[in-house]
Amino acid sequence: MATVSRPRRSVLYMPGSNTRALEKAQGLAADGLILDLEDAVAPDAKVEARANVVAAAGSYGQREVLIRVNGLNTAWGFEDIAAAAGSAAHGILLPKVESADAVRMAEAIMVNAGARPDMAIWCMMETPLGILHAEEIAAASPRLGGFVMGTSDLAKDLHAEHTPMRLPFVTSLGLCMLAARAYGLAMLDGVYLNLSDDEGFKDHCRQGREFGFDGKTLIHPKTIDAANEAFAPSPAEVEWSRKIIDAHAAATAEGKGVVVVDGKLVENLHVVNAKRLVALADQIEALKAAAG
Ligand SMILES: CC(C)(COP(=O)(O)OP(=O)(O)OC[C@H]1O[C@@H](n2cnc3c(N)ncnc32)[C@H](O)[C@@H]1OP(=O)(O)O)[C@@H](O)C(=O)NCCC(=O)NCCSC(=O)C[C@H](O)C(=O)O
Ligand SMILES: [Mg+2]
Repeated sequence: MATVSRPRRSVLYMPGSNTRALEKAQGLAADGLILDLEDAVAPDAKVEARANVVAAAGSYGQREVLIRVNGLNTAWGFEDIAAAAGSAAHGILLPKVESADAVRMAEAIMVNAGARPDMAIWCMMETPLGILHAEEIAAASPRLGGFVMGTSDLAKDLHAEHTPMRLPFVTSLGLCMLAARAYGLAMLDGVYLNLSDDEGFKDHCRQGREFGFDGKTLIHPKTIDAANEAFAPSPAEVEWSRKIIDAHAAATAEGKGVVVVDGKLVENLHVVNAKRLVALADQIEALKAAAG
């Protein structure tokens, strides 16, 4: 499994053709970056963008770096994958994935181009067929790192509307979430397109966290802090988690399987989740320390 446990609260897209954005991202507090060769790059700029992102991929310190390539049904897909495979990126993000075969084809190109064994494959989940095949895609390769929801393309194909509660997307998000978690993959929510609606963005982040997403994909640096806050365990959650871990350990030492803490029943399953949250909080602190 290529998925490494790490914070992925905020993952910022930037067009590979925008050298100012590629440079600016070196100083941004996003947990991850998607250097885009696909939809954000005009056809005439694709080849230059490919060179830009390969050159830039190793310059982002602790941040996780993915290169989003063009599809294999385009003039650029094959060369994008081969070039990204030789870069310092942590992974390659495939657009509009609809089958396990699509993943395996990309993997064969990566391997042939000399990709490191730990280079991950991530999949954009953004077409009806892709969503229906979420499980076979999740299981397609040990290199699978995670799913990124492409809610803009999905809205187009479903003829759906973006609404505050996102009811038109619940089935698609849920199917992908089930497949991702069943196969131990990371899960990133789609972008919020209205850059002038800060409250709407925060609501989407809150809802994304309730769904179980690890974080949100972003299109502008101004949204990084809100995403980082929304997808991090709050101080109260960390405090509660540490409390029940200690209480359960003490109960276990006395031969008990359950314990009541502040009136709430605590079993091992709660401790497993509490340990995940504490580990995430520790990783976030470590990232902050590394950033200085
Ligand atoms: C949306 C933008 C085009 C706005 O750009 P701009 O007008 O330059 O914004 P600002 O003037 O407010 O920028 C302020 C500074 O921040 C830098 N900046 C802006 N955006 C980024 C970014 N994404 N990454 C890094 N840095 C960024 C500017 O350079 C300014 O810096 P400075 O010079 O120091 O002042 C732009 O934000 C943008 O292009 N965003 C990304 C769009 C994108 O990548 N879209 C594709 C991904 S979304 C998608 O495909 C969805 C999915 O597939 C689906 O189907 O759902
Ligand atoms: Mg898309």
